[in-house]
Amino acid sequence: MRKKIVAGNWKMNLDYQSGLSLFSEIINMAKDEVIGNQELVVCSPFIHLSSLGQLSKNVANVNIGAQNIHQAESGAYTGEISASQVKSVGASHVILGHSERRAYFGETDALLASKVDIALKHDLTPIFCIGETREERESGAFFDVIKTQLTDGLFHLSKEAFASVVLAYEPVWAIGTGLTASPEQAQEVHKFIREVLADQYGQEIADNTSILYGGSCNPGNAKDLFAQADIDGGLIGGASLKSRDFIDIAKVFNG
Ligand SMILES: O=C[C@H](O)COP(=O)(O)O
Repeated sequence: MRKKIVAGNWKMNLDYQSGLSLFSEIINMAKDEVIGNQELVVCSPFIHLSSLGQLSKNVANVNIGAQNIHQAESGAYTGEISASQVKSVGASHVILGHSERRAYFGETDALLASKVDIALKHDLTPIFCIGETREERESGAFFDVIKTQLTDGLFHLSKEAFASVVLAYEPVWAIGTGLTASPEQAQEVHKFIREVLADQYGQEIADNTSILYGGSCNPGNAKDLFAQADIDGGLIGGASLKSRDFIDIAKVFNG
């Protein structure tokens, strides 16, 4: 049975105190209301991570993650943060390959492949994002785009290493736009991703890989999206900034 995961991506939002308040609300609500086996992951800006690590120490179903790491072990990379640094304050996950990193920071599949390697080396679970732009959807090229992102970013990994990766399908045209992929559109791509994984690593790995959906997911549409056979949770942007919404999305998996 693959893991159900609801991950929040706070992006570049919230000052230090607001982040701590939001996270405290999330863990209190999670303790009372999240009663299934689903895992919550909050991916905050770096400034919050250490404190969130302390707050979540004894909370079984809430983990924390970074939104980026550098690909090198350490060294003269002014302004960057390493995998071992985020690991040392309690992060268990890191988002890699988000379309905003690809588009605004020029992150290529080759660079992302090296970030995946350093994350896994330091026992951080990559939440690896893939997804097509509006033009790629409209031209019908999206299956090829997604297959290339998987191949070039991840398929250098051994089967054993790949088993630690979580995927997130995020159609770029649905991110922060209020335009959600329909459950059927999302399911079509998630099923395709699982088929590509089965070809590369075999059916068992394909069946055990959690594939999250991201893109304007909210409490109103999460239920229908997560009811799809190949959708194992969500990577939530805007709605993860409101504790009530984030928890309500997570509660879809309460059963
Ligand atoms: O990482 C999260 C995604 O970019 C989705 O963001 P959104 O829920 O605000 O559309």
